[in-house]
Amino acid sequence: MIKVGIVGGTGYTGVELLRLLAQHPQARVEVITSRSEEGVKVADMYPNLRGHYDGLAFSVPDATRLGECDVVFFATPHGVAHALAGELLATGTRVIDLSADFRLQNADEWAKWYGQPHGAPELLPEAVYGLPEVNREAIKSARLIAVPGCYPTATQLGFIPLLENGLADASQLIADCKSGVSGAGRGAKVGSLFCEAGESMMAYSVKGHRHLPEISQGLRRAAKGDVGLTFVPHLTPMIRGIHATLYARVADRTVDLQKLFEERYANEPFVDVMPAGSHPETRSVRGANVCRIAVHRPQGEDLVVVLSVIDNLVKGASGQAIQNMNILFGLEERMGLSNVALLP
Ligand SMILES: NC(=O)C1=CN([C@@H]2O[C@H](COP(=O)(O)OP(=O)(O)OC[C@H]3O[C@@H](n4cnc5c(N)ncnc54)[C@H](OP(=O)(O)O)[C@@H]3O)[C@@H](O)[C@H]2O)C=CC1
Ligand SMILES: CC(=O)N[C@@H](CCC(=O)OP(=O)(O)O)C(=O)O
Repeated sequence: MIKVGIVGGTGYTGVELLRLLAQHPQARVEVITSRSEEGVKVADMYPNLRGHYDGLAFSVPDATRLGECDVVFFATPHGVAHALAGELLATGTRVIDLSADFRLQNADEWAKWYGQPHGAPELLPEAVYGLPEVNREAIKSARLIAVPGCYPTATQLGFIPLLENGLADASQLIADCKSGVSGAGRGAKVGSLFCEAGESMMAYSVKGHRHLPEISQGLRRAAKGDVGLTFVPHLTPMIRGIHATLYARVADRTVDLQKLFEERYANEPFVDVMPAGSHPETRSVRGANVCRIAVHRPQGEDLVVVLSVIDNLVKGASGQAIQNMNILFGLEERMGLSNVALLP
């Protein structure tokens, strides 16, 4: 049994880790932290978990207790893993960070986008970007894994087959992305109130969102060169889900794009290339650790449109984190994870 610790157990990604790990045959949550709910039993706060975590209560983050775990997930705002990861790694505990703390390889770039100095630049060289579809081998031997963000997961998986094969004009990529409100976390914010976000839709951070450097970093790697990306996120009136509509110029009209995508993801358990002409819906991935993709070429155009959907809390965060844990501990990658969504 893998002994698991979770820092930030009361937030949306923390409770999603608990929900998914409740079904995991090889992992047991031993420590779950919250500064605000110390002493409260998990099942008293989350009745959906009754019968799974009897006796487990929230405790304040404590490096000694966390250091007794085999792996610690950080489901916390940025900056928290910076402060604790080094100490845990020194005790032999592996760290899987759902926040953005170790996603960017350049500490100065991180500081620019996150508005504070990077708290652990000495750990960056060993941090592995936890997108299994591109980094599976490195994940196997990692000590510190940076789980990709939600927009970056949907966007990279959609663009990668075009860029890896040098088919798209990498200087003109557009990612038009929509997110459910749970992407903003559980903390009370006026913009997340039902009266504000419940029946309305808006673009935000058009001038530059902190996921832009993360996505660009991943796409540069796929393209083996510079990329020019326009990324516009939107807040939409749904609870879960990311819908990415991706645009790329592909001059070669002879290439069979459907075949290209199917072959790229043929061995990927959590990427589903849908039949030609499909329009994936966010509800087809709700609660599931899967990215569903469809590729389109509008008639007579150089333009290719890729549609990519995930559940931000599952393939966009906690499910992907568990997928990383499975790879890291040599378990079957699908263990405890499902690609079956909750409909309606
Ligand atoms: N929501 C999403 O769709 C996604 C989120 N992420 C990332 O995952 C991380 C968690 O997101 P989410 O679950 O939405 O966030 P929430 O705001 O819902 O939860 C944050 C959690 O962190 C704890 N926490 C806050 N500050 C500290 C601190 N200084 N030290 C220790 N614990 C702290 C909180 O508990 P308490 O205050 O009780 O200690 C709470 O449990 C973030 O970095 C986010 O960017 C990544 C992908 C998708
Ligand atoms: C709808 C919404 O607000 N989404 C968040 C992104 C989701 C997220 O948590 O991203 P990180 O993991 O990189 O922090 C945002 O735009 O900031």
